[in-house]
Amino acid sequence: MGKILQLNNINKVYGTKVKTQVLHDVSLAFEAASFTSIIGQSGSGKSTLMNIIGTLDMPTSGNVTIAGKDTSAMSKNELATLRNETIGFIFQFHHLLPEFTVLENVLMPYRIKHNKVTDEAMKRAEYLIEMVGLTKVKNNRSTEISGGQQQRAAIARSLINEPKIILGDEPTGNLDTETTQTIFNLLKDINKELKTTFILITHDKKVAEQADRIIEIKDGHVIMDIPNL
Ligand SMILES: Nc1ncnc2c1ncn2[C@@H]1O[C@H](COP(=O)(O)OP(=O)(O)OP(=O)(O)O)[C@@H](O)[C@H]1O
Repeated sequence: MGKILQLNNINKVYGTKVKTQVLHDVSLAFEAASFTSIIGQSGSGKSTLMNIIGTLDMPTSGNVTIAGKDTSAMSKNELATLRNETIGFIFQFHHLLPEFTVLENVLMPYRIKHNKVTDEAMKRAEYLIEMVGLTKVKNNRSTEISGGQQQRAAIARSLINEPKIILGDEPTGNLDTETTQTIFNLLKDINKELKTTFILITHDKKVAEQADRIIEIKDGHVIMDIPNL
């Protein structure tokens, strides 16, 4: 399989008067269908790196190539299109819409992208909901299910537009150990079944060790990058 994502000599500096360099010459390549964890202490630069990988933030220098396309010269609109078509995001806080049901929430990115919901999209939503084990509560409002179920709904939602890459910033951060494990197993199943590339930030070493590759960031430097055999 080829490289789905490449970071070349990424530097990130925040501030104009007082400058803080948060990332130092980070170069990383990710194979399609790989499963990677990124670990590091609070403030080490993980979220900054993830935002740059996801094109939500721009590096100060260096470039990001996604699915063979160099993103550095793209306009905001081009970036938004590439992002919508290629990347799914899972955050610690799921941002589900409270007035809508699980099914409606899962379908929302599709509806936004296509302005309609086809029978095929509906079938895919039902399939993803089944995959994350929420069929019984698919017509419940998102406020009427547990925290773990909400996070699973957010995972199904992140997959509705068939992204090649899923980026997770502490996707299990506010869940108990057992629910964390269930969700992690689910992500691994999705990785195997749908060949989705996963890059997950986690502060939990036990969780990180289940990935196929572990990258550690310290003070904005990659200090460890090992295959987890
Ligand atoms: N918008 C910003 N402006 C200035 N400094 C920032 C900004 N965002 C982050 N930083 C600084 O960059 C450094 C890295 O932050 P980042 O959020 O990437 O770390 P992190 O490893 O994700 O931390 P955590 O695990 O606590 O979320 C920190 O020192 C932070 O204060």
